Amino acid sequence: MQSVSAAPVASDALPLLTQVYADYTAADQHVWQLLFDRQMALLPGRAAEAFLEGVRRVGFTRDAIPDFREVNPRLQELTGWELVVVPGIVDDAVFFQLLADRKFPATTWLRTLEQLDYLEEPDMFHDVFGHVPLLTDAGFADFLQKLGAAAVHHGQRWPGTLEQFTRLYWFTAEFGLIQQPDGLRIYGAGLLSSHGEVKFSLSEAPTRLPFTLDGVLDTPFEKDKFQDLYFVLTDMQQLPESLAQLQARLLE
Ligand SMILES: C[C@H](O)[C@H](O)[C@H]1CNc2nc(N)[nH]c(=O)c2N1
Ligand SMILES: N[C@@H](Cc1ccccc1)C(=O)O
Ligand SMILES: [Fe+2]
Repeated sequence: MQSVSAAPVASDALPLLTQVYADYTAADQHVWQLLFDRQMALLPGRAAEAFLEGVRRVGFTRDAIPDFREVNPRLQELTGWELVVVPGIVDDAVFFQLLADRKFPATTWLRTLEQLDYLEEPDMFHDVFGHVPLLTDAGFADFLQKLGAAAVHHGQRWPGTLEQFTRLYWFTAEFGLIQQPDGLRIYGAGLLSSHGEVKFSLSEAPTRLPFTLDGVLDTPFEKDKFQDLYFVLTDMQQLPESLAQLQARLLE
């Protein structure tokens, strides 16, 4: 089992870590297999086509926890992105700087059998299974890089603006839904890695609103429970458009 650290890591203290693949136990591999099987049985018809296509493109299987030494060359070739290992949540400024550099922070520890349905903080299943497939999509990968660069640019000058980028990230990359021609689908990684919240987000229980930049910027969020509100895109193009709109406003 790999180690866990709960406190946020600051920019000058980002440790150089690697995924020590040999440290994964048979129990870890079993948890991956269970998680992978459960999600892949649930997600067709519920996840966005771009995500399902990404799972195929990156080559994740039930057979083994992804080895970052294999994932990274593949991602690099497809969209220029790579995973970098972090111990846990990194602070927002560091997080956005990594995105700006086309580096996605990933933990290497895995949830236990008792936490299969939902976890309050990201683990490797979330970071890797949830995020990497869409990072193989050129349009989405580009959006995240630009979001990171814009957050760094504005956040350095006006730290108060960082929260706006955090909300845009949260309600899209983490908890976004999209109305495809054939139905309501999930593209947010925080949903895709959670069996419980996949079902909840598409059920009658939560509020779903059409995605607008103003709606997102006006909505605070909580990190450690199911969201009570989700924003629904009609087209992935709304992502770069909303980012451009936010940047234009901040320059006014
Ligand atoms: C930007 C936003 O606050 C978001 O929750 C960030 C914060 N720090 C993180 N740190 C890690 N390791 N992984 C993440 O997904 C995030 N998300
Ligand atoms: N709830 C997610 C993990 C997560 C927590 C907080 C933010 C984003 C993701 C899961 O179970 O996979
Ligand atoms: Fe995430």
